[in-house]
Amino acid sequence: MSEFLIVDSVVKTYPARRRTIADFILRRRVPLIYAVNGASLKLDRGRTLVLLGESGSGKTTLGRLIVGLERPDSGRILVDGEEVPYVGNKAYVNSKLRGKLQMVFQDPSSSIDPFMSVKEIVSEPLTKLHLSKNEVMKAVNEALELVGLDKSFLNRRSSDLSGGQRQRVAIARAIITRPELVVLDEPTSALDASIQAQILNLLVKLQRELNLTYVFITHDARVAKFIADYVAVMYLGKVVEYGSADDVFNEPLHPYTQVLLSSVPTVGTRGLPKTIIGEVPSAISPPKGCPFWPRCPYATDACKAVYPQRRIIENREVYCHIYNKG
Ligand SMILES: Nc1ncnc2c1ncn2[C@@H]1O[C@H](COP(=O)(O)OP(=O)(O)OP(=O)(O)O)[C@@H](O)[C@H]1O
Repeated sequence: MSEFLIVDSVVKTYPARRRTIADFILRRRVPLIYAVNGASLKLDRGRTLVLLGESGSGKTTLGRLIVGLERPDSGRILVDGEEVPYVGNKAYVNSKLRGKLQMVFQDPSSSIDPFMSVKEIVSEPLTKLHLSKNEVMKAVNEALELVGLDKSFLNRRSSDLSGGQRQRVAIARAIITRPELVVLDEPTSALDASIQAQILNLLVKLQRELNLTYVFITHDARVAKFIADYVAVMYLGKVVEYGSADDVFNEPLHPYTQVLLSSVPTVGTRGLPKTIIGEVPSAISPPKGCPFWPRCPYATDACKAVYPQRRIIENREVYCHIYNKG
């Protein structure tokens, strides 16, 4: 695989709570949430990587790190050979990657001001680029056309649009800078099934026309199956399995992937456990060893003691002691 996107051993923590005066006086450390805990991935240009996992597995945090909306505590993220700058850093302004990385969120109404017109929303990423009015209008019209909205939408307010139209506007805003990589965070999960399919098809069309690379975040294995070239299954901040969508869906190797995908039709379910026992452990003090062991039917003493090393099995990366035997 060539390496347009490289995520290398990335860790991102957040304080689990605000530091109190008592913490300060007692010199007590605030516990940390390990949102992303040592994730590594690679992706070709023009392909779609799905980050798949339950709520709280670190998908959104990893997506935000990839576009520079968050800064990793350690590890590196490279796009096209350049280290992704944090958007709050001065270096961002002069970076080759400025405008080349965009993110689309699940619920456009939370990321879009309902009182702004479509024209204002879509042109927003161009505001600091010193373009003429004509150039901005040309770019807005092109972006709207690409997402299937005509000029009659230009002056409509986002609050007057349907969910599907609002998501098209959010996508137009993301592509107006002609990005190379777009992180799509559950872009269809707030939509009805028929609209969901339209937006997924639109994303596929745009990827082809604009040679976009996608990191697509979802907890929905069916959506993942539709859109993915590659799948990274995340659990408690870690990538537990990573491979081509065909491989991962046809023969999931990690016990967690097996359970996660066992509800999806056509997935091989030979001898697989059908349900996951218990709850996702806390990301504040993740269990020692493999984070999945408290819920894994195959857990052994080794799983409780040490995090499994990466094993490559027929082009697939998997982190599970089952495959470390022998
Ligand atoms: N800004 C933040 N401050 C504190 N904790 C955070 C912050 N952002 C994420 N977290 C925590 O990090 C962990 C991973 O969250 P994240 O949103 O990345 O997971 P996710 O897989 O995208 O889940 P969801 O689908 O629910 O958004 C969770 O425990 C979450 O509570």
